[in-house]
Amino acid sequence: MDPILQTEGLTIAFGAYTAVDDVTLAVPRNHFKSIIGPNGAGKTTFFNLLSGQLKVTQGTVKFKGQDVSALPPFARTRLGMGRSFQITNVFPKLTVLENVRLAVQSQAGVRFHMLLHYRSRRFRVFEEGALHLLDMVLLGSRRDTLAMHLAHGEKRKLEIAMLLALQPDLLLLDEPTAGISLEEVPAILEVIRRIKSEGDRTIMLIEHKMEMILDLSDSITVLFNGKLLADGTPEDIMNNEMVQTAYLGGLYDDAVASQGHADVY
Ligand SMILES: Nc1ncnc2c1ncn2[C@@H]1O[C@H](COP(=O)(O)OP(=O)(O)OP(=O)(O)O)[C@@H](O)[C@H]1O
Repeated sequence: MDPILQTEGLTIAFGAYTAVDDVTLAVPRNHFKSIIGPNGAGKTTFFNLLSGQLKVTQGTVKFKGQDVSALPPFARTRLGMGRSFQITNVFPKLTVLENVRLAVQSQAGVRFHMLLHYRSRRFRVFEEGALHLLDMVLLGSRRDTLAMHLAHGEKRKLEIAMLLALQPDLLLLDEPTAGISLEEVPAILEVIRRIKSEGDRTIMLIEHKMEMILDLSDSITVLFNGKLLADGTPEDIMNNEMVQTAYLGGLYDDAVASQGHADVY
């Protein structure tokens, strides 16, 4: 089967600095790929090139066989690419359920009927879809809580539910555990595990938590100084001498320790 995503010589330069440098990669459908690398390796910039937030300097991004390199982010979203921070319309004064229902409605093209009658059949269909998503992200018990009262990790789960409402075939998750408390990390891991176990979408994950990456990934790509240093199964990567020396060894630990990511592996 053709890969869902392919990059060919993907490159972006900011002035004289090349942040992503000639990255060629193919991601199969329904695959789970993690992107790792020290701070500043180019991981988020790579995602920005995939989702269209940044324009490529050179190279191409193909999604479902189509060259999307010149398409704006919304067009890539429409084709089935979902990126977490694209959710800008979390309404703080609406409940968790209302937020997700509106996202489900919006995906169905019912954008301007916020006041659908709650007894109508369409309303119930949207609400059932939203409840399913809330169960999936372990927020069922918080359905009636106002979004503004959620803890940080719960907000992250709400964002993931709203992203899933868009029914993306490719999900780009950029450090979903960043900034949340340690106690909330296992729940986020469980949510991602559940999404993966549905088996019907491709997931790309940027994370610093190695135990999470090893738990979830079918394959791991290592970026270093903007270049693709290695790409393979978790076992390949953990046993790769170049990765050990350049990244999992001293260099990486120093880099992350200075940024406060002490939990690398
Ligand atoms: N818009 C920009 N203009 C100039 N430089 C940029 C821009 N965006 C990113 N960079 C630089 O590109 C490099 C890669 O940054 P990026 O955020 O992609 O790294 P990262 O691997 O995601 O790091 P982290 O793990 O800390 O999130 C950094 O040196 C950053 O300063």
